[in-house]
Amino acid sequence: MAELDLSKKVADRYLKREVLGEGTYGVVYKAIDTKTGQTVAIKKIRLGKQKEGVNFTALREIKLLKELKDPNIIELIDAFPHKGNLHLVFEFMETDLEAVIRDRNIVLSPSDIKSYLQMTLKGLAICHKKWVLHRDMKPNNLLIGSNGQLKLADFGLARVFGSPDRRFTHQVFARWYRAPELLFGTKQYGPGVDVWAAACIFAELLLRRPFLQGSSDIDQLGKIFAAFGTPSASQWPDMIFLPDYVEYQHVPAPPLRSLFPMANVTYDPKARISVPQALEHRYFSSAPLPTDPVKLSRPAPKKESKVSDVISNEGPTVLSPPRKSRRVMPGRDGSEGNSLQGDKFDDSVVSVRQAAGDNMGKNEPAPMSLDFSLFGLKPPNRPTITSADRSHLKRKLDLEF
Ligand SMILES: Nc1ncnc2c1ncn2[C@@H]1O[C@H](COP(=O)(O)OP(=O)(O)OP(=O)(O)O)[C@@H](O)[C@H]1O
Repeated sequence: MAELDLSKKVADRYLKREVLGEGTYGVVYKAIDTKTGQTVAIKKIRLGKQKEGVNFTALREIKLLKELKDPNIIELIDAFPHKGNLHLVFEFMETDLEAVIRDRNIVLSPSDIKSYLQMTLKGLAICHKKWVLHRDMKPNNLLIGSNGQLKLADFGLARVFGSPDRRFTHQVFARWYRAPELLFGTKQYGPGVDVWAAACIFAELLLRRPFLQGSSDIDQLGKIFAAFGTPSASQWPDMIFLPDYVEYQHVPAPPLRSLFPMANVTYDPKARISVPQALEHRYFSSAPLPTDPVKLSRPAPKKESKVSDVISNEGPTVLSPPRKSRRVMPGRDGSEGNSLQGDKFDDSVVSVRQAAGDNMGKNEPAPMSLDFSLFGLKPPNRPTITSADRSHLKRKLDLEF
């Protein structure tokens, strides 16, 4: 493969090394930044076959991501088009949270879990403050550096390059972290989708396995409702108006405290705790305090294990074709190929409140004071970038091409 040629320089600056893996948007490889001597990870995003190519808005948003500098957000060092691909250059990270969770040699103490959750929320807080949603939070997108710092990766890529196509097999695990409003097809959604995912990751840190392993979107909702009870109209008034809403058989809320003694869950996206509120919770300020990141154990080599070995086939049965009033029976097997498949985002959420000791310190539901609805809008088609545009864009956007 020409791409692996060790002597190959990209954009006169980066010396390519080995391929690290392939994700939703393309291949990621290790490289050396000859300008700084730093090891970097370059994500090569395929654009050649896309009709739209890189559009101006995408580049503008990349510039925004470049400005998101924070200890808990992976640094986007550079971005440039090269041979029909867009290259995003990130700081190189040693491992990720998925590898930590799967490594049976690592003991995760309550303090360690608190530390990982705190770093995740801190990263999210900065992004939400800048009006950027992640939309694809999962343990393997939470990268960990040599100093133990956890950093959010792939932030905003879903918005820039479109939502990942869930039909690809390597994407199925993302479903496990999706908020119910997304699964019900909401068109408008807010930072609550990332809060939901963070709560699932919190549960996964405690359980050492993914908490809600749905095998389809319908099944995912069935698993959520089986865990927290089917939401009533009073708990989540807007639910029945969501585009892909289907009626689920009523399941009473089990005593969640038997599963997570420190957790409290409510159904209503508008009532879901915000990231800053979660960070203020006394869970983080009470003993045992979060572990200092440098003291966190890390897996020795780069991860090999993936969550594919733990996927569950249990799921609900769809008893009638996918329709608005379809009834789904959680707890039985079956159910693939329905209208909830694909990648639709909506705006309701189950309110997951991780609480320590009581029902989440600041207990009153916090209505969203910001209008995040713009995040749900798909950008219209725009002119694409050709090589002739590059110098103009460089001036306009201050990106290094
Ligand atoms: N900054 C980085 N430093 C080191 N390795 C990285 C970095 N970014 C990505 N990788 C590695 O490259 C591989 C592909 O990553 P990528 O983020 O494209 O996809 P993914 O997270 O595996 O899947 P998905 O696209 O579904 O999120 C993974 O093995 C990932 O750990």
